[in-house]
Amino acid sequence: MIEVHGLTKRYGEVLAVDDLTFAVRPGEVTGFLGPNGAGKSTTLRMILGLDAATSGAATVGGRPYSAHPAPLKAIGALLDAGAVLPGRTAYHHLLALAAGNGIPRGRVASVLTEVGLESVARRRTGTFSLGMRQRLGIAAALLGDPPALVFDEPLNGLDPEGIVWIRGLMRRMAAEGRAVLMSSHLMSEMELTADHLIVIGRGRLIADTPMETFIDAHSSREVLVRGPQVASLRRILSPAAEVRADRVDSLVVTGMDAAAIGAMAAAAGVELHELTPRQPSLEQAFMDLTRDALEYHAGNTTTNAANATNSAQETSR
Ligand SMILES: Nc1ncnc2c1ncn2[C@@H]1O[C@H](COP(=O)(O)OP(=O)(O)OP(=O)(O)O)[C@@H](O)[C@H]1O
Repeated sequence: MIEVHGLTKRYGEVLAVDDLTFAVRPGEVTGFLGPNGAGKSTTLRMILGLDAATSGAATVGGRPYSAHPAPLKAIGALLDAGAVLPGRTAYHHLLALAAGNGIPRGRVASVLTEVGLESVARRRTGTFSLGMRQRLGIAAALLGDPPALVFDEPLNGLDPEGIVWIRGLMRRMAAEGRAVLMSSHLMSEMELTADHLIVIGRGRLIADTPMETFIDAHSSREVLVRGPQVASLRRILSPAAEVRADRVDSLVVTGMDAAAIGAMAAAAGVELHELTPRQPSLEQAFMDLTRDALEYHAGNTTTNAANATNSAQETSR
């Protein structure tokens, strides 16, 4: 179990993480979501002892990360796949990690096979593609066979086959009883992979709920309406529902069900070619919920300027 209590991180003027409390339970994949700059990476870094909290605490299996004698056996993590020595081979990179954590060397070959890198194990990591580095980072996370796993944007650089593979891996890790925490901006993939969601915005907790509950609670029901008389349809439906253009011959209607839309169109003699209730998606629910918390909001020049300054400070550190 990964637990976070009142976790707070301040970088000068920037309150990156603001009094966060949540738990990542074993046996589930927990998705960690939030707009750019919401504080996800900072939170993960504090869980992994890479950044000190300004206040509050994060524990893994009841202890802070630094109190584990062999941390890789307590929690595996993929944060920055680029953080490997380019001159080392994949095999030696993992061997060094294993040695430092009292992990038998036989595990190195097992995890290399698990992530599909066995054929390039003796190549220097500097020659690896982004996807290969991502797989190596995952191999390192699995090395200590830990009961908790943390992945920050694990899908970066992976091809479609790699993305499907990650989904299967996360599901399997959770099914084995591990606590899995994963951040990603790919909502469709998150929807397929995670059981539970933790959503943050501007460093604060916005939601901590099962996936289905989240989607149901935060998305509006939409109906796709298609026909040759779009303008007439819009005129009929607009007073009663929210209507927006979709394709040239279709509209998306919110606030009215398909039966009511069909009845109104029929009463007005307007021909319909399609009337499809849309499944609410995680993407839609996430956008609706976090609209106010978006740090990099298109058109919000004040916020963008403020963040540009923050980013400049970040890079100059
Ligand atoms: N080392 C640092 N120094 C100063 N500010 C920082 C530092 N690291 C993060 N921040 C700021 O803290 C806030 C949270 O950043 P963080 O990287 O945790 O967000 P995130 O949710 O991971 O974003 P993204 O989705 O873009 O990766 C941002 O405003 C960021 O600029």
